[in-house]
Amino acid sequence: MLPAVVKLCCGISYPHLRSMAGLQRTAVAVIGQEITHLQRWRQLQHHIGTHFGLNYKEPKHEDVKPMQCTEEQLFFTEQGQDAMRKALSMLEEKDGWRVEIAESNGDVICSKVIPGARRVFRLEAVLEGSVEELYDLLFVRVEEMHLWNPSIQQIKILKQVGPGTMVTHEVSAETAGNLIGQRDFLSVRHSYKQESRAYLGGAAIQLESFPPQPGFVRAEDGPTCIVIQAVENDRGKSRFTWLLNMDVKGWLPTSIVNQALPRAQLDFTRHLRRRLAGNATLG
Ligand SMILES: CC(C)CCC[C@@H](C)[C@H]1CC[C@H]2[C@@H]3CC=C4C[C@@H](O)CC[C@]4(C)[C@H]3CC[C@]12C
Repeated sequence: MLPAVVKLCCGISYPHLRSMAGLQRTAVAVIGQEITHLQRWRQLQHHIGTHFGLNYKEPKHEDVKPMQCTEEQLFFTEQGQDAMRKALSMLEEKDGWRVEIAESNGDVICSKVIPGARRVFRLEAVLEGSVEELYDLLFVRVEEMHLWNPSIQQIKILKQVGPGTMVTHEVSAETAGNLIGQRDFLSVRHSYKQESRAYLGGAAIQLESFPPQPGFVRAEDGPTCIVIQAVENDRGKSRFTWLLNMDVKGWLPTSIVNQALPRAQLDFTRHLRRRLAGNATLG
């Protein structure tokens, strides 16, 4: 219905648009982008709904991007959404996963080679935390992650692009067990939260204003995503699914990288569990 109305309006206004100039023209272009954007949102929501068996509810108005958007905001939001869409479709692929690690506590990591790309890792775990709590720890308070996760040296939000999207710079820690060494990442992170689930997507981006730092190897994370779903009869617990898709860069044998990545996922989950239990400082 909406597209039909828009087309009709475009038809009626075409002669006027042709005679427009300057700011008026820019305004019309922005409205056009906004409409395309709304359509993308719908597609993404449909996608999430179909493939994760969601009872998808129309987002509240503030969940949809506000009308006054700069081109930069649109750019980052679209990159974030795109990453999330790509990562979700990787997670959906049913075939070709091989079990890498199955822990006695039920955590499982599977991996799969994405045609024409690298091996990606999918961790599945049940955590003792609500969707809200996990969203808060992993997205809202992402800058505090180094306080409970020794694999991370620092995370900085460089740009907050609306409530659900941000540009971040991450530096991994130089820890003894880390065969890969320290890396830094520049990413766009995008989230979408409903009452009983949350999606955190992300991908590496390049910004002239933030080139790789001397002395650091810049790795590329993503398209990646984390899906957090409330456990049916126990809202205090969540199903945690994390697709790790990382190009660590540098000169390293693939076999070393493919051992280190699932290990990094297990470490991350261990620290997250400890944080949820409230004793992050006990070492
Ligand atoms: C093996 C070496 C190279 C890297 C080890 C550290 C890895 C596991 C760290 C470094 C940066 C980290 C990411 C930094 C930021 C976020 C955004 C947040 O919303 C979800 C977690 C997520 C996605 C982290 C996942 C773990 C991560 C990828």
